[in-house]
Amino acid sequence: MRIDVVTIFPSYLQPLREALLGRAIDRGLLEVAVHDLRDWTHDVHQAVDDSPYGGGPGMVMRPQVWGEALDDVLATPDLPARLVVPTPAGRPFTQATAHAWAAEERLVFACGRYEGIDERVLLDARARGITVDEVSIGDYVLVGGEVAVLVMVEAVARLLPGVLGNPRSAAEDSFSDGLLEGPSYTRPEVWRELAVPDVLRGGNHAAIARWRRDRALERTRDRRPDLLDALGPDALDAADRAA
Ligand SMILES: N#Cc1c(-c2ccc3ccn(Cc4ccc(CN5CCOCC5)cc4)c3c2)n[nH]c1N
Repeated sequence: MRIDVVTIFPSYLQPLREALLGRAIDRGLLEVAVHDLRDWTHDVHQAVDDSPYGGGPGMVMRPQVWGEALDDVLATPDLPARLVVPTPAGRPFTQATAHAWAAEERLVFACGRYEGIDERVLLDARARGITVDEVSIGDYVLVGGEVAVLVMVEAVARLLPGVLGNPRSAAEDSFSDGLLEGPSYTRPEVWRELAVPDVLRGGNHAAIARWRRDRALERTRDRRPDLLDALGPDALDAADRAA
């Protein structure tokens, strides 16, 4: 997969080159290119924003600069791209989104700042046949799109074959069965007088699976009842309902 990110703060995306994702890049599983939006300005001040028509707080990012940048970055007809625009007004980015995007050959992320990007940039891209996804990573307000891109790239990249050391990890993700995952434990067996639950040390795999499912149901009921509601009527068996 090829990922391009256009931003006025390229250094914000440096974490993508660290640790697991950095190793995936080094191993050629992922290609990441970060572009400085200001490279497409032509004025001495390298202006990327201007006042909003109709008034209102803050500034809006200029269409001319974004238009030229995306013309160049998206100019790869042999590699169809999906343009992703993080925004507080976007559709929710979920694990299902991450799985769908993990099948894409190329993702181009446009990181806005200020109050966002002039709407005509997205209209123009769609008019040219480019798939444009306006997405939000959560119901809180950030200062720009860069942090959201870090979140989304990590969520997508970890699903790519070979990126995670243990492929079962992605298959057994939280949300993969619609539930939150339960608690995890490692050595020592007792720590600050707190013991690992006996069932996990007993070696009875069926009992361990049941215990983990029960803890996942308990945690999901407590923290994310909306996920339970979203599960179909057949998702929970009698043992689940008894848990
Ligand atoms: N993904 C994601 C995000 C973002 C996100 C993503 C991209 C950009 C680009 C600029 N910003 C700042 C910004 C703040 C507030 C507003 C709304 N304004 C409307 C008029 O009244 C003032 C407020 C718009 C833009 C961004 C924020 N925030 N939260 C998420 N989950």
